[in-house]
Amino acid sequence: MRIDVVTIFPGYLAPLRESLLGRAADAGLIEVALHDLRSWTHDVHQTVDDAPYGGGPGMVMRPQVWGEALDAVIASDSRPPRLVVPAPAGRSFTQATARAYATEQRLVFACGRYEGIDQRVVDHYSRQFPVDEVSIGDYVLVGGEAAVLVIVEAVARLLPGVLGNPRSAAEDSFSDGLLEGPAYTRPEVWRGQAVPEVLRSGNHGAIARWRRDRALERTAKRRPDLLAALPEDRLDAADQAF
Ligand SMILES: NC(=S)c1ccno1
Repeated sequence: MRIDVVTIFPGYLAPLRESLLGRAADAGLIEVALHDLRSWTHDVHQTVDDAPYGGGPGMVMRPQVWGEALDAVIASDSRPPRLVVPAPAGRSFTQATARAYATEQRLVFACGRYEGIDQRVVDHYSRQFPVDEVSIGDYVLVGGEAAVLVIVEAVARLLPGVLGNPRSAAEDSFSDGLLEGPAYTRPEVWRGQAVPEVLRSGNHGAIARWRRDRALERTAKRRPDLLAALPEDRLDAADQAF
């Protein structure tokens, strides 16, 4: 997968070259290219924003600069892109979105700042490629860069070969529509708290049932919306207690 990020703060995306993502890049599983939006300005001040039509606080990012930048970046690789624009007004980015993005050949991220990017940029490219305005949560950040770090990590970890144990991605929270239950490791007793006996029993059927019950219990308490959204056929008879 090829990932392009257009931003006025390329340094903010440096963590993409660290740790798991760095190793994935070194292994050729992902290819990350960062692009400084200001490279496509033509004035001495490298202006990327202007006052909003209709008045109001803040500034809006100029369509001319974004158009030149995205034209150049998209043309720099032959793989068809999905353009992703992180924004508070976007559709929710979920594990399902991450799974869908993990099937893409190329993601191009446009990091807005200030009050966002002139809407005509999204409208223009939507006529050529899939364009998603996505939000990682119901809060406002200073720009899209932090959201790109979150989205790229959630997507890249799903790519074959990126995680050491592929079962991790298959069994973590949201993979089956539920939150993950509690996890334990040695020692058996820590500060007077013992690991649940069933986990030390070696009875794999009982362990699976216990884990399922704890996941259902946690989901019912913390995210009843997820439980309500589960298709009927995803809950078996033993699950009906939740
Ligand atoms: N909630 C998101 S993705 C965002 C982007 C910029 N500000 O908030």
